[in-house]
Amino acid sequence: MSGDPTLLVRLRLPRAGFLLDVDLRLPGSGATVLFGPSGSGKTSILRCVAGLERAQDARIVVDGETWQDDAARVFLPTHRRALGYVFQEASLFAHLDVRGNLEFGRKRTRSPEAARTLQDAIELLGIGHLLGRPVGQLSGGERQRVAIARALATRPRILLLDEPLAALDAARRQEILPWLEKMHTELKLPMLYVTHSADELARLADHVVMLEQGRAKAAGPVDAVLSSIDGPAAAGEDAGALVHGVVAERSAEWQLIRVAFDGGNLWLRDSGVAVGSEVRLRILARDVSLTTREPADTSIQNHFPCMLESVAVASHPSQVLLRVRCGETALLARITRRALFDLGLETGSAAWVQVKSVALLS
Ligand SMILES: Nc1ncnc2c1ncn2[C@@H]1O[C@H](COP(=O)(O)OP(=O)(O)OP(=O)(O)O)[C@@H](O)[C@H]1O
Repeated sequence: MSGDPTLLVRLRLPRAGFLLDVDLRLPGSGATVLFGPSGSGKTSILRCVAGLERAQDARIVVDGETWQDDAARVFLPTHRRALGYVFQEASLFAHLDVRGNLEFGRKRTRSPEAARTLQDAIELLGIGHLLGRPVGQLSGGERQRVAIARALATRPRILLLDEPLAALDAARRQEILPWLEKMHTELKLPMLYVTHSADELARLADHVVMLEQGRAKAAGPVDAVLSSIDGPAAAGEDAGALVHGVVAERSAEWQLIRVAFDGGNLWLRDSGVAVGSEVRLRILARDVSLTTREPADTSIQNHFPCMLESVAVASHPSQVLLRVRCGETALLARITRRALFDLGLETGSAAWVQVKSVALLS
């Protein structure tokens, strides 16, 4: 597990159909995504961290401060926990304008830096032009940005976000995601982010906890969890790896950009990202194939050498899921069991991967 282990969440809580039972040591900065199907206990964990629900046998430590420790009979009420909570639907005060809503949040803290913090939050979320607007005249995405700024203005030690994009349509979601990414890049603040969207997971997470029926089925840095072939992320159509790279070159002639990563280069459609930008790419297992020799005369131009690291049976027995290593980067490939047999590949074999499609996430 990476990062400072300054966020501890241990709790047990009986739910309708199961016992929520987790013991998480999470990094003290960056975004930890709680990911899992509906009803797996994600919101319940946030509510316990916030002190809105009282778990048993719990120990919750945030930024070195104990918020709950049942063994020591410590339980801080919600108002004494320095947290920002952002819900699915922004709960703004309808009788106040945007400025009034932001000031309301700020009144909870009397610190001398509070005005600066509020100004920083306004700039970070890009809502300076909305300050005099009645909240009834905001779009869904703008409402959420105001709600997040209001949470940040209280100078929290942790930000809890419960499916903050789920109530928005696809276009609004795409509009607000870059603001969340910016916040994530610029703030040291730890965030617990609940979602069941694979796209939000891939774009925002540093760390991930995969929940199922109240248990953490996998937890760790997002790259490692997504490229594991036997974890819960490997099941299903959208199994795939995350690749971190840098835009190294732009070809005006072909309208392509070259992303260099530790293990090779990928040419992608030019979406206007500046040369030098750090980007995240998502490569689905179903878009990766293998060859034993360097491919030639193929329309799939993204190919590079790799080493076969491990093999698992995929959800259908005709198929296998392979984890291959290209430099420091792990990719997943899903091919038929027969293809694996015909190619004569086994763990440790050198091969070539061909990548048919890549999604640029940021
Ligand atoms: N107060 C409660 N008492 C008992 N069970 C509850 C209570 N609140 C929720 N539950 C149940 O606990 C389970 C977990 O709910 P929770 O809201 O934490 O899941 P979730 O993963 O956040 O789901 P979703 O993605 O749908 O929001 C669900 O089965 C839910 O019906």
